[in-house]
Parts: sequence; structure tokens; C-alpha cells
Amino acid sequence: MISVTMTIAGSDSGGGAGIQADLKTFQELKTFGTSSITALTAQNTLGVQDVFPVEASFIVKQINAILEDFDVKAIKTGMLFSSTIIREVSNRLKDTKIPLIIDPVMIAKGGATLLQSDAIDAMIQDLFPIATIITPNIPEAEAISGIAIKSEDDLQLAAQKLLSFGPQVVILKGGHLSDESEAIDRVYFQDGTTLNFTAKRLPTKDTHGTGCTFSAAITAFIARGFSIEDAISEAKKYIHAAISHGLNLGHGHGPTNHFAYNDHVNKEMVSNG
Ligand SMILES: Nc1ncnc2c1ncn2[C@@H]1O[C@H](COP(=O)(O)OP(=O)(O)O)[C@@H](O)[C@H]1O
Ligand SMILES: Cc1ncc(COP(=O)(O)O)c(N)n1
Repeated sequence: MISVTMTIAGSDSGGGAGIQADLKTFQELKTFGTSSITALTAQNTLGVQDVFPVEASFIVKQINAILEDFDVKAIKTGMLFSSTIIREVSNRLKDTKIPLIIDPVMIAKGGATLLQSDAIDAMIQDLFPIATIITPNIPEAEAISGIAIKSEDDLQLAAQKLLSFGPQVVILKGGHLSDESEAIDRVYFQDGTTLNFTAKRLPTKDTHGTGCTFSAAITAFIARGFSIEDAISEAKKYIHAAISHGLNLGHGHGPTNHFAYNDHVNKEMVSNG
């Protein structure tokens, strides 16, 4: 039977990031995607024009509607916008035991605020302790850990600080500190294991929605029963293919190509899950 996935995130009217990126990824990775929308954004590849948050109680109603009806196998969160929303969502999810992937979305590529600054504490206190995986990029890791990341040592320190907030796994995305030609994602487990997932850094401005897509792909593979390591490895292939076969849409930071993984990478292995 097909696995059910859920995203709790904001809507991107331009279709490149947020809920829209998540559902496209869930679909391409052969899962049944469901959603609870936390905020509407008026957005395109050039930036975010406005944000209209949804009432926290209505976000929980959407989650309830899904969880009361479906056997959800993995959940991801994206834009959560406020401390009130974070508290209500964490409270609803804390006893579910469903794997939870947190993309701590803070600022859109164009600079718009997608998380109010006073909401970082709520994320640390309420959401990270119940997380399976958190997927900050370097600026997000710096804001959450309070550590400026300028060297490999700083990366280690920040990762340890993030692990101390309780998630089972921390993925520090990107982090092109030592070699600009590579996109390295560093993975840290609570038992001290670390892994690096490395790919060629692709020279493109079309990276709108890459963080959303990467975390949604991890969520889909976990829902299908992949191990955490295999889910990250395969999600890295999904996002790499999506960036390298860009669609050249819009006039700003264009979206990625969700068809690319099945067209160019996945030939037979997806049936493993
Ligand atoms: N130019 C690029 N070339 C190759 N991989 C990239 C590129 N930009 C981002 N990625 C990869 O896309 C994924 C999402 O990372 P990132 O873009 O840092 O997230 P965010 O959107 O949260 O900033 C990571 O696996 C990262 O390594
Ligand atoms: C609704 C919404 N959610 C998330 C992002 C972040 O996008 P990115 O993955 O490019 O950092 C966004 N721009 N809009």
C-alpha cells in the first residue's frame, strides 16, 4: 500500500517552495502527500510580497483531520512563522511517535522573514526535542546555536549544540566553507557518528525551494521505510537532479525540476522502499 506523508508548512503561490514543493516531491517519490497550511504567502521567483498566517487552532484542525483518517508514516515541517504556531503544532505532534523532519525555515532567499525572531526559542524548547531530523542551513544553524560558523571546528561546535536540543539527527546543509566547488551536507547522530554527503556545487541561481524539496524527499523515503542514512543519500540525489535540470522559469531565483529524479536518476531502486 502507498505510504502517506504530511507536510506542515506555508504556501508559496509561485509553486517553487513551501507546501507546493513538498507535495510535488511526495508525489514524485510515490507517496500520498497531505498538508496542513500554516500561512499563505504572495510569492514568486523574485521574492515574497506578503504573508498571511493561518490561526494556530485551524492549523491543528487540519492536522487532526489528517491524523484521524490516515496512517501517516512521516511528517515534515517547513515555515511555521510564530511561536504560537510552533507551540500548538508541537503539542499536537508530541505523542504521535511518527518520524518528524524539521526544516527550520527562517528567511526566504529574497530576504523576507518566514519565522518571527522570538519564535526561535519555541523551536528549541518544543519542537527539537521531538524531532527525528532537523535540517538547518548554515545561517539557520548560526541563528539557532548562537555560534558564528567560520571553520570546521565551528561546524562541530554548532552541531553539538543543536544535538543538545534533542533531535536524533542534525543535518547541516551546504556549508561551503572549505571548497566552493562542492555542496557538502554534514550529518551528525546522537551516538557521535558523523557522515558527509557531497555533490558537485552546481553554478545556478535557480535554487528556490531547494531546502523544502530536500527535507520533503527525506520525509518521503523515511515514510517508505528507508533507513535515515539511505533516505538522506537518496534525497541528496533527488535535489541534485532537480537543481541540475532547472526549468528556467520566472525572472528571479527559479524553481527546481521535480521530474528530474525519475527521468534521470531513478531507474529501478525506488521499488526498494
Ligand atoms: N548550487 C547547488 N549545487 C548543488 N547542490 C546544492 C546547491 N544549492 C543547494 N544545494 C543542495 O540542496 C540542498 C538544500 O540546501 P540549501 O539550499 O542550503 O537549503 P536552504 O534552501 O534551506 O538554504 C542541500 O542538499 C544542498 O547541498
Ligand atoms: C512558503 C515558503 N516556505 C519556505 C520557503 C523557503 O524556501 P527555500 O527552500 O528556497 O529556502 C519559502 N520561500 N516559502
